Amino acid sequence: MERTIPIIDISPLLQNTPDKFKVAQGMHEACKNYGFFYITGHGIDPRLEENLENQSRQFFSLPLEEKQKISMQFGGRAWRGFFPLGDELTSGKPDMKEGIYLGAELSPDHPLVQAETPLHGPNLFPENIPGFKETILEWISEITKLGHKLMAGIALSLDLDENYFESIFSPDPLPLFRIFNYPALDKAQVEERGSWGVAEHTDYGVLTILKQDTLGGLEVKSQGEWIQAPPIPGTFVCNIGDMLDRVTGGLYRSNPHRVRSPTNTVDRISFPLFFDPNFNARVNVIEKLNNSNVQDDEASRWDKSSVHAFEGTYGDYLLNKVSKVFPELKRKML
Ligand SMILES: O=C(O)CCC(=O)C(=O)O
Ligand SMILES: [Fe+2]
Repeated sequence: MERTIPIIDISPLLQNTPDKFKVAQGMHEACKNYGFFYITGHGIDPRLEENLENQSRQFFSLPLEEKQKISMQFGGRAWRGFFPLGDELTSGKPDMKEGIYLGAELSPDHPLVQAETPLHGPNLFPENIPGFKETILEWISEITKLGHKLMAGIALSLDLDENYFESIFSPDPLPLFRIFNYPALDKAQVEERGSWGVAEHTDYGVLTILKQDTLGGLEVKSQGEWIQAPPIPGTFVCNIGDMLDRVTGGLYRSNPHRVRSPTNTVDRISFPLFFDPNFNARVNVIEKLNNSNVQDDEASRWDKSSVHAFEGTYGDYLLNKVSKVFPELKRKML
C-alpha cells in the first residue's frame, strides 16, 4: 500500500473539546511515522490566504531591480529582505528559488534588537504592492497563534501538560517567515542546474507550518523512500524540526524533505513559517519520555551533524545553520 502523509482535523484542539485527545493521538502517530502531517480545521481566513498569494505573486513578477530594492544586503543583522535566484545554498549547492525573509516586526528599542541579536529587527517591505505589509504581518500573527495551539497538541501527544513547551517559547517564540518563488524550469535548465528548488534538508526549529500553492513538488523521505506531499485544498503541511527531534530523543524525527522545481510554465510559490524556540532558550531533552535508546543518525543525515550531541542555545544552533546557507551574507553581517 502506498504510504501517504496523514491529514488531521485540528478543530477540537482549537475549540478545546474532549476530542482534542484524539487529535493528539493522530499527531503522535504522524510525528513518529512521518515527521509530517497536514492540518485542516485550522481557522485561517481564506481571504487572508488569497491576499497573501496574490500579493506575493505580484512581488515576484516585478523586475529584478525592483525586487532588489529590499535586498537582504539592506537587512543587516535582522536578516530580512529579498534574495535572488541561486543565492541560498543547501549542502553547499544553490537552490533554484528566490524569496523574501520576514519575521516579527521589532522596533529599535526592543531589548533583543538593542542587544544586537542576529535575526531580530524590522522587516523590509516592498513599497509598491498595496496591502502586502499588512497581509504579511497578519499572517505572521495568525500562524504564530496557531503554532502555540499546535504545540499544545504535540505536548498532549507526548502525554505532557498542554503548556509544556511554552517555556522554550518564552518570552516569545522566534517566528521566521519566508515566501519562496520556485521558477518553472525547462529541460535544458534542469540539465544545467539540476531539478532542486530546495535540496534535501531538515528544518532547524520546532515546527514548520507551510502553506503551498496548487502546483506540488514537495517530497518527504520516510522510512528510506521519497513520498509526495501534494497540495490538498484547505490544508497546511506541518513538519517536525530538529529541536523537537532533540527534545524527544528522536522519538519524533525531523524528516528530510526537498522541493522539485516546477517544469510547466507556472512558478511555484510557498509560504513556510518556522515556529522556533526563543533565541536564548536552551532546548533540553524531556526527561519523562525516557527515550534514551535513540539511534543517532548523524552519519546518514544531510548535514552530518547530530541534533542530540549539540550544546548551547537555540540561537547558537540556528546561526551555525543560516551562516552555511548564506555564507557571503554571514561574512558581512555577523
Ligand atoms: O517550499 C516548500 O514547500 C518547502 C520549503 C522548505 O522545505 C524550507 O524552506 O525549509
Ligand atoms: Fe524545509
